[in-house]
Amino acid sequence: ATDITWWHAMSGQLGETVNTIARDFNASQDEYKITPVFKGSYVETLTAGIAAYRADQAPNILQVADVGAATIINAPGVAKPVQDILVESGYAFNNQDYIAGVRDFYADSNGKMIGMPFNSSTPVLYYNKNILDKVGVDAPKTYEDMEQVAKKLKAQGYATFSQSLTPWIMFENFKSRHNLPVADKNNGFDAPATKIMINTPDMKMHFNKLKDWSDKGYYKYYGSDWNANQTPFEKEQVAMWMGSSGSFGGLRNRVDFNLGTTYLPYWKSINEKAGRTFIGGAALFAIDGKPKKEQQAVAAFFSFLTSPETQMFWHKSTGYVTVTKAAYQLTKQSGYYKEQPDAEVGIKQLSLPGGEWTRGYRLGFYSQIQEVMHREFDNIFANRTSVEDALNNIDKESQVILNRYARTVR
Ligand SMILES: O=P(O)(O)OC[C@H](O)CO
Repeated sequence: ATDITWWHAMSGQLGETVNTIARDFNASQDEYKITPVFKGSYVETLTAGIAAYRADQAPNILQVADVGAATIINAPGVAKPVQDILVESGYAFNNQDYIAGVRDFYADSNGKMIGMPFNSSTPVLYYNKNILDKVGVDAPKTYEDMEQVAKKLKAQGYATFSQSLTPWIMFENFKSRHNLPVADKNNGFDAPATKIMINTPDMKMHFNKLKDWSDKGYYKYYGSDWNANQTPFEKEQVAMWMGSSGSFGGLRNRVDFNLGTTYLPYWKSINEKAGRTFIGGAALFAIDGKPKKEQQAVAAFFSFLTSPETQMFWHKSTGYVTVTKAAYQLTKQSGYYKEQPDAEVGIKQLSLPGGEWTRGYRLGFYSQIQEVMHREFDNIFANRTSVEDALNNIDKESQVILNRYARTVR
């Protein structure tokens, strides 16, 4: 058999599901064998992939998150476009088979799909039905509702909500939900962006509200670590948590309370017709320059991975959305959403009406910008910086980072 390797960042229950998919692929035929290798966080996996590429030891398939999409898509010759690898190996490919939000994010500026969307997620609002029922409130649809719900929860001694990955939820997807731009140059799709839209009236209002809610004990900011924000929800220390739809499978198995899931809140005062969020999670990139037989193995695996059956298995096990329309239909027909309507929330949110600014973003060195955001958000909630100064600092530092990136792609 021809051996290929797949470097990924899926830990815990997600990693186990990845291993099952690889085992099923290997058992389904005897020409190719794939070996998945866990390489750490998304950033660690990308860093390892870049180092290995430079040393001519790259894996055949590298998982790269939304944050790193610009880095790999704009690096000439590194990734072989997924649609080329499939077609050259004799598989049919039609990007219209993929759901819209998924199709756009990992495509080049002409719409050609470069990465194979794999674990596609979107941020949603999880809530503790027991606590909300006890207090007699519904899960909030808007941040205006959230403020009212927070008062009632606080009166009964409950903190309202926390969220993981603040830049993802409170900046990138906040912008998409309200159909506002993330960056200039058409969110970075037309040319390297020079400015992100962080120092704007909507961000100032939102972060001032979050700070006010934090001071009142409604909102809990637990820093930049993902789990530090998710765990208090699991331990019923906060009533709600904003996190990834891809966390649904794990959460459902772990919590002792009735778990509810609904759309990410929005400000009615900013956009009454809030729409779809961005696709998050990651895509799989086929590293170019490998022997033809290995490229064929990658194509065979991608074909297996995107089959409706494999997609449905991945979706039901994890909460990451199905990336193709056929897989979504198959899942509906299976009756899964009748049993578990909460499992459909992510894909339904991604299918809400879109607008000019809901296609995604393409920002180079964006993980460095997220680090600046984390530092400044920490400063806001630790009373070290005002919201205005923090957003101003992010604005200035991100411009330096974006300009440095622009020089690398000229
Ligand atoms: O936790 P995930 O895999 O849904 O990813 C969340 C973000 O998109 C990562 O950048």
